[in-house]
Amino acid sequence: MLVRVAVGIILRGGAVFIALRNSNQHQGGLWEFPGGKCESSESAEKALARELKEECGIAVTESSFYKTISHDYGDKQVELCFYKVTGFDGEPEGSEGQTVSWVAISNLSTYRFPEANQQIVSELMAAV
Ligand SMILES: Nc1nc2c([nH]c(=O)n2[C@@H]2O[C@H](COP(=O)(O)OP(=O)(O)OP(=O)(O)O)[C@@H](O)[C@H]2O)c(=O)[nH]1
Ligand SMILES: [Mg+2]
Repeated sequence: MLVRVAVGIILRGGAVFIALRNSNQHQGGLWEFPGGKCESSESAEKALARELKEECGIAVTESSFYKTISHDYGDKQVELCFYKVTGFDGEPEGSEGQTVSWVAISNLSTYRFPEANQQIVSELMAAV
């Protein structure tokens, strides 16, 4: 099963907004950058805006494509389209009851992320 996912790296002043995946979800108990699956024939950009509205309550006003990471978890193959989100209306929150946090990019390595995110975490930290 291959799933296309739009993911937002929500940035503000040296910090990034992350969320804890529910224990009953795929890769549960690990932190994530908010986002979700693209619907069939939906562009990744549209999916990003929709998912960040649903999950965090923000309206994206400025974003740029960062990169795509493909990863095989064995039970699931994902194609993650990462966007840096640098402008948004509203204050990000956990709209679906998920635990969320603004964390300094320099501290990002102290949070456990899914395997597919490791490269992104390293790159963000190296750029600080
Ligand atoms: N949102 C998000 N998903 C990630 C990240 N890294 C990563 O491997 N994934 C994987 O991407 C897949 C889809 O993401 P998702 O579970 O957020 O999808 P969704 O919001 O549509 O959820 P739903 O199935 O509850 O409707 C999951 O298998 C998840 O494990 C990440 O940083 N953010
Ligand atoms: Mg999601």
